[in-house]
Amino acid sequence: MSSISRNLRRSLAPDRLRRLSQHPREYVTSECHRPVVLHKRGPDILHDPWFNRGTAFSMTERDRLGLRGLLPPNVVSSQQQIDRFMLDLKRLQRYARDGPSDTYPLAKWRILNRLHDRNETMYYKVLIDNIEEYAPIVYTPTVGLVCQNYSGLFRRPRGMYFSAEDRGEMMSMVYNWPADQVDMIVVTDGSRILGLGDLGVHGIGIAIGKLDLYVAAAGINPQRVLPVMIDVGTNNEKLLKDPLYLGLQEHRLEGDEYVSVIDEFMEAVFTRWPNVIVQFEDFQSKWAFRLLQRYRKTYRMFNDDVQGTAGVAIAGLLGAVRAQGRPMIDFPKQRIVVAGAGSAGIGVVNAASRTMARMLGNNDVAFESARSQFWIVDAHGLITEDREDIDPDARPFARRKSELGHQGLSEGASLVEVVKKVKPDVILGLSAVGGLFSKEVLEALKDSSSSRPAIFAMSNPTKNAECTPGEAFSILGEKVIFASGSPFHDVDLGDGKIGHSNQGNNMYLFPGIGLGTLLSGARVISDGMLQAAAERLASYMKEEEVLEGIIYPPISRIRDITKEVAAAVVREAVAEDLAEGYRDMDARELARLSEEETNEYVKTNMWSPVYPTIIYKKD
Ligand SMILES: NC(=O)c1ccc[n+]([C@@H]2O[C@H](COP(=O)([O-])OP(=O)(O)OC[C@H]3O[C@@H](n4cnc5c(N)ncnc54)[C@H](O)[C@@H]3O)[C@@H](O)[C@H]2O)c1
Ligand SMILES: O=C(O)C[C@H](O)C(=O)O
Ligand SMILES: [Mg+2]
Repeated sequence: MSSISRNLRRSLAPDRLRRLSQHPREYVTSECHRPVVLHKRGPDILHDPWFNRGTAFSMTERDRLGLRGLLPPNVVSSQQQIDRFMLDLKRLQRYARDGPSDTYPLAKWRILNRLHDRNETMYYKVLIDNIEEYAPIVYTPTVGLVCQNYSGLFRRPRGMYFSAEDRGEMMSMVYNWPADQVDMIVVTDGSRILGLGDLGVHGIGIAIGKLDLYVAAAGINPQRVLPVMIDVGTNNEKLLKDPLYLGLQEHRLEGDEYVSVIDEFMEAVFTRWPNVIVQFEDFQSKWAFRLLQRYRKTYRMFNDDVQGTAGVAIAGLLGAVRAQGRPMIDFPKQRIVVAGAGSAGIGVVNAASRTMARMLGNNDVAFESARSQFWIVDAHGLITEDREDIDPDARPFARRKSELGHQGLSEGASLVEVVKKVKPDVILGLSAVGGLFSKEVLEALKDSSSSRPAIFAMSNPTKNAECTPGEAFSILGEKVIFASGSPFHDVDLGDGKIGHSNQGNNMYLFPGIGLGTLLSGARVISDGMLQAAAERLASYMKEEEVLEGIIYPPISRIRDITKEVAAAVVREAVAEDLAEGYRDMDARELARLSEEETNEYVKTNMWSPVYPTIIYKKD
């Protein structure tokens, strides 16, 4: 009972308290620490990455599980095991940061992937304990390189593949997956992987990388995650001709045919696992929005590129306001130029303008005022009402004719022209065009009306960043606030000064959104839950950090941030009456938890990489 806090004890009904004191593990222990009953022994266990412990199996375990003689005799501790592995990995010491240096990051990924294939507990321990070093390998930017080279790297399958050939079969094939419980699915159709375009079936790597962060940051049990690729073909001509390509070599399905495949997939997974959460990842924009609208009211799902990115951007934008020494409530005064009008760019403008409008009173005037703070530039220049065939998702943010004259701007104005005329506080890139924030654009930003202009070069992977921190600080000086989607090193500005390079990546939100949804038992993911997640991230940074230009936390704190974000999502789900509870924590009990207790509830339900006790039972 010792690990159940006093507050929690006070808040629980007597019958539940009694149960808890008799069976404290029911609440305080995530089930990863419970003994696992297996119906297999010997080599079958050594070949099962979920349960394999390798040379760390003790002698008594070796006897109980029929392993004696199948391993070298020296029993090592899990730490010695990791030390041995790290020695091998460190031979390839070189960061995957600051540019695409192909060989070493890929070699590191290979070594880590092999560990993932044979011992998951150890893999996640290595990842969690060294997240700063290996997130850039299993996630952005190296994961992009992995997807680009997937046919050569492919060894063992991971996750599930649903293809256009499987139409009519999905409801049964979903039962081929070995786990009876799945908490989190990340699904992609491979049509827009990072800023690398259509990578077809090889895009599965991004779903795997995102789920690695779900395990490492959110403590989702790795036996309950499922990466999914929906292969509806590819429009990548190179892959269509490549004899080594692993996917369907036909053009992508379009229109109703495409939607019916995704519908069938959603029905199948929610039939087998009614409580699963599905994260849509790296779908090309035209489908990202449509599928989100189609499913978000009926299924537990969200789109990370649209909604996760928006939340992370809002948190960063609020940080940039604070870094100017102004209160967050001044956010609606910021003038923001956004380069990129895809799922990510429009997602950000939509959510950021709603945040501004809420601060201004949430009425029509507030919305109009918020809208007028954004200038969106896409591949054809500034988007205005004069644009022919304007994308319906961008239409609400097209600059009005009436505004253009006095700003000296017109339809299709170039980014540099817009920056010169608008003198924005912020330029934010989600264009997938590396170097778009050219010297000219950065020079133009010198005339910003802000005391501390902010640059968000959010496109991934590294080579697609709109500019580097080195470029930003050298042109704009130490006052500029810089964030990028992929990691860069801080910049040494001389005289002991540092130009902070923040990583503005949706990884700071999606794990917490997923975990909070899971633990609240909310049936859908509301705008309020997403907003609560963003606000928690924004408030996570301390005043002195923000004033130094640090607007996002270092990735080494991602597990703590994720816990906080998840707790905020749980509380919001409760407040909106969406929470239905999780396992033996029902909605009523959830509603009674204080803030501190909610944090504790989240923390205790996070999986951590500890070898379970294995008990063998015959079938
Ligand atoms: N940091 C993050 O957390 C994060 C999250 C999501 C997406 N992203 C990145 O954002 C990028 C875009 O993603 P998306 O889904 O919106 O892609 P998309 O292809 O749908 O959109 C790209 C947009 O950029 C515009 N564009 C192209 N060339 C341009 C130019 N020269 N000037 C201005 N705009 C130009 C296009 O017209 C389009 O509107 C990708 O690189 C992706 O990796 C980053
Ligand atoms: O995957 C990332 O690193 C962020 C984002 O989801 C993207 O598509 O670029
Ligand atoms: Mg993405």
